[in-house]
Amino acid sequence: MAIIEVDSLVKRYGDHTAVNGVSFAVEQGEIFGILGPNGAGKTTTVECIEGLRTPDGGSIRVSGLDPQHEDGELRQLLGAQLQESELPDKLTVGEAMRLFSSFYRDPADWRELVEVLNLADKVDTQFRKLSGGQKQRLSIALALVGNPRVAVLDELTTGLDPQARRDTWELIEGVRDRGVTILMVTHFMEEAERLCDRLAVIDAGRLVALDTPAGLVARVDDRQRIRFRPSAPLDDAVLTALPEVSSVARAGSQLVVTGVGDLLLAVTTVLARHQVAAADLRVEQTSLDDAFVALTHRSIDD
Ligand SMILES: Nc1ncnc2c1ncn2[C@@H]1O[C@H](COP(=O)(O)OP(=O)(O)OP(=O)(O)O)[C@@H](O)[C@H]1O
Repeated sequence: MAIIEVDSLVKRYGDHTAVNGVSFAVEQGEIFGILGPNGAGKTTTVECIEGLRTPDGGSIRVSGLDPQHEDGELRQLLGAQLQESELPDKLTVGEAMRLFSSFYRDPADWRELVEVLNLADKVDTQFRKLSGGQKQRLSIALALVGNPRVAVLDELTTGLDPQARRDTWELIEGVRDRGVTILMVTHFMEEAERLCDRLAVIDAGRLVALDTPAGLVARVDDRQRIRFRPSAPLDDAVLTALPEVSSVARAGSQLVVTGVGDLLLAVTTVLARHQVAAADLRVEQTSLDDAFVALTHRSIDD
């Protein structure tokens, strides 16, 4: 059953259309990711869902509620992660948790939450004295303190080191296991691949794909990449002449050949014919990164 339904959402800032007819439905209990390059309209989309922005077109329902007109009810079932700047420096972890619990009819036990989020020994610590990872965990705890049915997490692990990022992923899986539906915005392919049941890829305000991470990869699955160092100079044309090869690029002393079909056999056969050996040869699988580039025609970092 869908808990969030977004239908033909449009949002403009002046004459710039930031979200241009986006539709998707988030099923209850899933981790749903919104992935896209900078400025794609991800944050605008989730802010419309949270009732923080007024759409210019389309409709949104969260558990049947219209975020524009039923904001009070929506607050009770939707937990949103705060931006770091939104908490006063001198507020302690315990004070923040108590304050936020008081906003809800049926709050979670905040002491249990700080325990789960590994912040129990920081209850009396001021916000400004927390590390980046601790601040992030506090913002997740605050998003969950109202016992929400849906948690919206925007750029969950930006700025965290790899270990803290992995710990946060585990935590989010634990939250999902407690029955909370999670809508998250992310820039990180690894995060999207590891955490999300399904992904909406948004580019320039439009939905370009909606699938499981594996489903997205499968769309471009016929592309393969081979890397090697040729033992002797080799004219690219020898490789690009092969019907299996779609492109040849150079990365330092390496050749990177992308193509389809029986690419490895075709390339090694032509190398042998030219008496060129291929050192350090690697065949690379299509990744979510490749799928993203194929779908949006650009890299996530552009
Ligand atoms: N308050 C605003 N006023 C005017 N333009 C805005 C405003 N907020 C966002 N935009 C513009 O709308 C577009 C979409 O922005 P949005 O923040 O939704 O993208 P995003 O995909 O979340 O990007 P990022 O990954 O960089 O956060 C961008 O071109 C942005 O510059």
